[in-house]
Amino acid sequence: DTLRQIPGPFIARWTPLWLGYQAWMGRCYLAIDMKYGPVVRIAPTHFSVAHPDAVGIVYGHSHGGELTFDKSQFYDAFVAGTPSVFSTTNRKDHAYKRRIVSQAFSYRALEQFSPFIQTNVATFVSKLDSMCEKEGSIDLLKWFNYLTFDILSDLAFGEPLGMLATGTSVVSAQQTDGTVKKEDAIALVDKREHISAVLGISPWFPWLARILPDPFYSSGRESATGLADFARRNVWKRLNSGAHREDILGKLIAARESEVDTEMIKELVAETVTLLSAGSDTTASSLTALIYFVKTHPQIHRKLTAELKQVIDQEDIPTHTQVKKLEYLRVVINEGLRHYATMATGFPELCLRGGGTFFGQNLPAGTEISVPAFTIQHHDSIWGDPDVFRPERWLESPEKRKYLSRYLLTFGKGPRACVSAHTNHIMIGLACMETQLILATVIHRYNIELESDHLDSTEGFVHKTKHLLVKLSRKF
Ligand code: HEM
Repeated sequence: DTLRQIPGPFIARWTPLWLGYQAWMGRCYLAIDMKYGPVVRIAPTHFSVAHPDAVGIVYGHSHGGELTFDKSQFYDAFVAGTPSVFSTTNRKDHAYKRRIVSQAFSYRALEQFSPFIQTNVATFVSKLDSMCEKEGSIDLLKWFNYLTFDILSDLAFGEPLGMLATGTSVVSAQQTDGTVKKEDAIALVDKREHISAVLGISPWFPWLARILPDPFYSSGRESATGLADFARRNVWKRLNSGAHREDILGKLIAARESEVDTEMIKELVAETVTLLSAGSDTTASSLTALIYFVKTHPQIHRKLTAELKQVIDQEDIPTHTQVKKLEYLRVVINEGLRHYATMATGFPELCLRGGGTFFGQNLPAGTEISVPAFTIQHHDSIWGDPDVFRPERWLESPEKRKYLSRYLLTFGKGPRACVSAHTNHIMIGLACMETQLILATVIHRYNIELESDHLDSTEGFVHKTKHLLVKLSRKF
């Protein structure tokens, strides 16, 4: 074993169970820290490399160097029927799917989505307005989730799931036999993501899961099926209506240039499940963390409020055009995403071809490598004062900002980076658009009183906040 000298938890050398247990407990990113040094063996053939230089090598665009990486079989656990742009591990298949999905995320497409987003934000605001000054606290995470799920379903299925309107994540869906089934859509996404993040760790975990009586596994499997069924029903409903709408689903259908057949339905279901899970709780958790950071730093809060006041009239809900160029808002978001790390864990990549030398180690082909995002985003040598929430670090100079952006892994890097955010200048894309608009709206409109002095979070695949209890009142 040429890799024997690499440090790490003793048991992880022999079995993937150590890593599986950490994932199950929702704390992978905390367990894979710098305790053992930058290169850690976290499973028999999986290494975590917390070194700034590893980012470009593992997630870069280079396909011709000595070492080539591609997404590992970890992502098979995220496949819903057929692989999506996110879960496919085949490079050619990814290029095809990415070309199609990218058409739904072009700059022009985003402008067309803007009215849908704005309408959902208006519903969100009217709900929060009605809760202001009332007894009891409001869980902002819950309402951010309702909003981001409604936006995503509006864009991916043709209509919002109606969580904002009903004030619940339990949605009704018509079955093929005409009966109506009630499902908690947020819980489905949550469970599916968590179980996938555990099962993906080893090819034999799914087999083990089938024989284990633990309800975590069985309910996780049910969630995966439930979510795919849910997406299928919505895609069918949309196709049967024959309506054309300038939304994500409309663009995915148009980009295929073929007749509707079973293969196409399967692909549409896979993509819409991906988009619903990739785009909703990620954005909601990021927003929750951002509100928390801004509110716990009064000076930053004041500065941001002053910037927003310059472009938004007192009672108004801002438009994205008004807020998209606000410099301080941008760097507050950059810094919040860095500090919180919505994707905190490392995305596993597989070392392809004949392997090669990597950080002094001879890696055989088939070795999995990941670069832990949270650790990189808190690496002393890059950030200097990583534990301080300091948006100003992004304003020191354009060169510094470019340098820091290289190590902001919140949206991934390279060919598999998020479709909804430009990675070097992160304020372009659907996720950025939503985050800018919603953060600006809430900070501008409400007095927010935090009910807790800390932010609870856990990790599925995404690093999620658990809740954010606040008291709200209108400023104007
Ligand atoms: C703040 C919100 C978001 C964060 C932090 C985030 C983060 C990420 C990250 C880190 C990846 C790479 C994951 C990996 O390599 O395993 C990714 C991929 C992806 N994200 Fe996002 N995302 C966000 C919002 C969205 C939204 C709004 C959408 C679309 C509706 C979206 C769609 C996707 C897709 C389709 C991929 C797969 C891309 C590919 O493999 O080519 N994400 N996202």
